[in-house]
This record gives sequence, C-alpha cells and structure tokens, in this order.
Amino acid sequence: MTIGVIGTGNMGTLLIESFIRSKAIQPSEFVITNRTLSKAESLSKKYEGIQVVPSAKSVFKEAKTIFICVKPLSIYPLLKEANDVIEHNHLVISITSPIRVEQLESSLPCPAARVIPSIVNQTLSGSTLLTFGERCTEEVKTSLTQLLQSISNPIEIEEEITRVSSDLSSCGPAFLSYLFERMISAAVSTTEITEEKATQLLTDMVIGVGKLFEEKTYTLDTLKKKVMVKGGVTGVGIQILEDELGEVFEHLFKATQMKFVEDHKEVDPQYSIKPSS
Ligand SMILES: NC(=O)C1=CN([C@@H]2O[C@H](COP(=O)(O)OP(=O)(O)OC[C@H]3O[C@@H](n4cnc5c(N)ncnc54)[C@H](O)[C@@H]3O)[C@@H](O)[C@H]2O)C=CC1
Ligand SMILES: O=C(O)[C@@H]1CCC=N1
Repeated sequence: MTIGVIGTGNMGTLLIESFIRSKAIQPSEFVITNRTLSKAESLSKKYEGIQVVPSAKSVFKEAKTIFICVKPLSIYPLLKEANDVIEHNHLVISITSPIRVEQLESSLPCPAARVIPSIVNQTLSGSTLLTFGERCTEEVKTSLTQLLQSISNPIEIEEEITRVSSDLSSCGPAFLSYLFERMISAAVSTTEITEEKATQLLTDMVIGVGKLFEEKTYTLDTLKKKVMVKGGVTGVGIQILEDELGEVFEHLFKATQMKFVEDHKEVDPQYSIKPSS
C-alpha cells in the first residue's frame, strides 16, 4: 500500500513515524513532500526507503491514499494546484478540524475523509477522530479504519461535535500539561518540595493513572472514591476543587467553539459549499 503524505511538520512526521513504528506501513511504502523539502529529506535519511518528491502534485501521481498535513488555509490552493492529476480512485485525508468533508469533496473528483490525530498517537494510543465523506465506500471506510487502528482507537464523529471532540482528544494533552505545570508550581511555591521532585512525582502518577485506565481497573468515579477515604485528606483537596474551579471548563469549551467559528469564517470562502451551521 503506497501512502502519500503532504506536509511533514509536527503531525505529518508523527503519522509517518507512528505507522512505521506500528509496522502497518514500511518506509518504502511512503511518498512524501514538504514545502521546505529538506524537512522531508531528513525523514528519508532517518527511515531508509521513504521516497521524497518535489511537490504535492508528484505525491498524487505516486500514491492513491494521501494524508494532507498542512494548515487549513493551505489545503484549498494545494488541491487546486494538483487538480489535473487527482483521479476518482484517490482518497484524500485531511487532518484538520475546520474543513468539512463535504467541502473537501466539493473541490475533488474523489472521496475524502477527515482524520484528526493527537500527539498521543505517537505512543500508538489515544483516539483519532474519523469522519467520512459521502463518496467513501464501505471498502474505503474499512481499510482506513483498519489502518488507523494500528496507531490509535479510531472514533467516528459527526460534524456537530468536531470541535469539542478535538478539544478533548487533540488539544487535551496540552490542556492537561498546563494544569500539571500549575499543580507543580503551586506545590513548589507553597511547600518545601523542589520542582524536580514535584515533576517526578506528578509524572509517575500520571503514567500510573493512565495504566489503571488502560487496564480498566477503575472508572474516573470509582478511582476517585477509592482514593477518597472518608474523613481523609483527599476529600479536603476535592472540596477545594469543587469550590474554586468554577466554570473554567465551560468557558474553555465556549472559547474554542468561538475560535472554530472564526476559523470557518476564514476557510469557508475558499469552498463552494458553506457549512450548514
Ligand atoms: N499539532 C497538533 O497536535 C495537531 C494538529 N492538527 C492539524 O494538523 C495540521 C498541521 O499541523 P502541524 O503539523 O502542527 O503544522 P506544521 O506547521 O508543523 O506543519 C505543516 C507543514 O506543512 C508544510 N506545508 C505547507 N504548505 C505546503 C504545501 N503546499 N505543500 C507541501 N507542504 C506544505 C509546511 O512546510 C510544514 O512543514 C493543522 O491543520 C492542525 O490543525 C491536527 C491534530 C493535532
Ligand atoms: O484541528 C484541530 O482540531 C487540531 C487540534 C490541535 C490542533 N489542531
């Protein structure tokens, strides 16, 4: 199976390396390009066999299944530039949230899908958010889902829950890292613990909690109850969280929804189909 990747920044590189790590795709099955070609070339030096080509158009000539891993506004011009070599049996996969699959298919002669990855996919875990265009046949759906299963838990999502799903799955690692940093700095500023020791303890704890969830030992609620011994110290901490967190997460999800509307306002004029909501 030849897989094309256009754009080898953070996410393009992550997908290539994860598919290779999972052994789902051999380096020799990749045809890749990047605007700054040296970035793609450094990947082909790291993984012998990856083929680097000079343009998006060349990727479409060499591969039928193509991941487009560039910023939202760059997608439309890229598809237009490659237009005369895109055929009905290509499959175009975009990895960004503010472009709907209908918008992609409206500017293509072939099926399109959207796969929003997460930085955690590089550990061959976490979700990928999957949405199929109307032109995707059952065969296309099955083979793309199987491919994604090698690096993630593919979850099919409807357009309406795109932003919040990506907030949880793809932005979530950054949100949690921020919260963990705040926990560490508060621990350091209010007690005698060093930043190094606090970071070590928190990191070990997070890895352990992840493993407990992976082993399905506890749900969020049962884990919380197990630690919260009656009359104990955890309950005192949870009470502070309940009293003081306020509506911070409601505000967060509202703010990202508003940013999503702004992103669509920029991207939508490029496509003939406007979003329905
Ligand atoms: N960073 C993250 O955790 C996630 C990002 N995404 C989405 O992935 C997309 C890419 O994000 P990043 O990889 O972080 O960005 P990035 O800026 O690291 O990578 C984009 C790459 O595309 C290349 N590029 C741009 N136009 C090109 C063209 N016409 N032909 C060939 N290469 C071209 C650039 O040179 C750059 O290397 C964004 O739309 C983002 O929304 C999706 C899920 C998670
Ligand atoms: O398009 C998205 O939703 C992702 C989430 C993080 C960056 N881009």
